[in-house]
Amino acid sequence: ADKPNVMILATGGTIAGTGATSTTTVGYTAAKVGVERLIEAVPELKNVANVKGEQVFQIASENMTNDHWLKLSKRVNELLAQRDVDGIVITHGTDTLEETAYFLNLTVKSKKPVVLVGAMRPSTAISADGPINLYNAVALASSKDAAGRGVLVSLNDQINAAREVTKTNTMTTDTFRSTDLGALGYMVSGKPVFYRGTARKHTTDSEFDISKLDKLPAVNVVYSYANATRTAIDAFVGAGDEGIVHAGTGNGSLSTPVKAALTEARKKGMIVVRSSRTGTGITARNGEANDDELDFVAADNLSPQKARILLMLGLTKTHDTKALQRMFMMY
Ligand SMILES: NC(=O)C[C@H](N)C(=O)O
Repeated sequence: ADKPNVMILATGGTIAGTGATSTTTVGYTAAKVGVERLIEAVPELKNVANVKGEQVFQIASENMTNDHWLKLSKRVNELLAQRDVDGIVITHGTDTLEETAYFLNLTVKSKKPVVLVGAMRPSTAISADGPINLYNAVALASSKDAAGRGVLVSLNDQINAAREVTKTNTMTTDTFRSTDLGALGYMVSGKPVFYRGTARKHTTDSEFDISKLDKLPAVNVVYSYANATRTAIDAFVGAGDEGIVHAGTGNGSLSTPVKAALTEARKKGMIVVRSSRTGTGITARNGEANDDELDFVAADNLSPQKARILLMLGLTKTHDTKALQRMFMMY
């Protein structure tokens, strides 16, 4: 009775996946097993918390949408406002887990722990990573040490910050890494050990409020490479998108046709964010392009997929590029 109350919100993914045999680790079906079965598979959970499960969605995370995020964030806020909920664990597919984590990092209005967890092997596999990951996530969400640190991601005995973590490997269980800045800490026999915190604003310090929104602004990502044409950019402009994130080469450099297309897009009112496809480092303002002149926004060290989330939330408040740039230096 004196244990913390942790809600497990299940959304699907490989952690809830099943394969044809115990050695099937690719080519399995995601999002098959319900939250009650996930909890039953780890009886040790009751040693650390009073857990309750809720099946919010049952999808593979490549099918996650803005609508799912709005619904999930509202539910998390509703639950964390209750006195009898001390922390939340969200089971999630790994493919877009970092995006959901960052969206929640900016829209959850509570200091109580929120931990996202997934697995790389389906629940039916030999040495499935789901059960130990779920145990660690519940232990982390039960810990007072995890409070006020923003949304956390825990797999493979590590704790990472939502803003900083990314999936780095298509197959292996050590796939989640904060490649630029490193992990926040480790889980050791069910206890978190923290070494640092994220310096950027999140949760209760965030200015974004989605409680009254049922839709987010249309923002897409366009990827650059040698010989890239402007066709995709023009298509997004034609579709009426409010913003675009350019996953640029190097330090967000713009090829001649891409620069021309983005310049025209901006003149038509679209907000342009320059980011990098490299995966680490800062896309510096006024570096590879003159953002002041072009009226573009630089993504700082956010990945293109996370820059998209911040731009969508930013556009719910302003279309002023200076204000948006300030947000990219803050969150
Ligand atoms: N490992 C996984 O969870 C991958 C799966 N495609 C998902 O994201 O739902």
